Amino acid sequence: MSLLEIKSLTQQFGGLTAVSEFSTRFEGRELMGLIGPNGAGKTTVFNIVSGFYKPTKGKILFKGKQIDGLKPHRVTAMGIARTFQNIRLWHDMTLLDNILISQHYNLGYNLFDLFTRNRRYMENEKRMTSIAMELLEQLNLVQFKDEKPRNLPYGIQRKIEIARALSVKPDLLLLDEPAAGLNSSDVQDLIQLIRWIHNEFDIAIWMIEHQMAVVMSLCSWIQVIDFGKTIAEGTPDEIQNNPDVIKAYLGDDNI
Ligand SMILES: Nc1ncnc2c1ncn2[C@@H]1O[C@H](COP(=O)(O)OP(=O)(O)OP(=O)(O)O)[C@@H](O)[C@H]1O
Repeated sequence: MSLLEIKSLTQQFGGLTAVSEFSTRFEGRELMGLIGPNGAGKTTVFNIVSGFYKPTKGKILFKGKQIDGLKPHRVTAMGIARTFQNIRLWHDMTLLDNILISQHYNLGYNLFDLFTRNRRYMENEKRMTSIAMELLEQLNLVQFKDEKPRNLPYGIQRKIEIARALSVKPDLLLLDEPAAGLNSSDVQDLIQLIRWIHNEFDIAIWMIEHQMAVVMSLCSWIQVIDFGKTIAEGTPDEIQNNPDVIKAYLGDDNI
């Protein structure tokens, strides 16, 4: 059984077809890339997979179960976590609380648990704090645990967002433009971090990224979309030399 199977996904917004008949498959723990020019439909694909949009058409199977149309927290609970193009953190909470809160949400406490702080609640709290602290140690973030994200450099904020996504122990991690806004030394750190996460956590990673150096050095398979349609897929070498891809990025005049 494939980890993720997407069949003929289509998303329309009024008269605009943002994604058209998009299909892909993760057999296991691959690290794959989704690239394409601005407005090609990449984030829309991630928004559908993570439950933010219900597709107009198509089917998504995750570990054999249909997930298209499920609410985001249900998708997360099934094992898909994501980061966003524009970092989304709670800037008035500490780094540690940012990580704990996403686990809370995932646990689905009821009001009774919260008010009574019963044994179930206390045990979960302990377990979640230990998971969060272990992650912070693994990602070299412990020194910032009591800081608020707004006071930290952008590169660290990116890392916090990734740590938060990992804290729910996903089988598939979606990274939406993780290198956006990073300087070149942070980009090198990010490449190493993603490679390390892929090996250490043994998870599948699907990445949208405009910085070709990042995609080409990390991904074993890359899919390219333009105007919502897949125009190419293959290994980094195949993609770099594909005339349709070059045309989509540079236009006819530059070839
Ligand atoms: N909620 C929405 N309502 C209407 N149109 C939308 C919505 N979300 C995306 N679109 C449109 O769908 C198209 C694809 O957008 P999307 O954000 O998926 O592209 P992208 O490939 O991620 O682009 P970028 O690389 O610039 O982030 C665009 O024309 C965008 O304006």
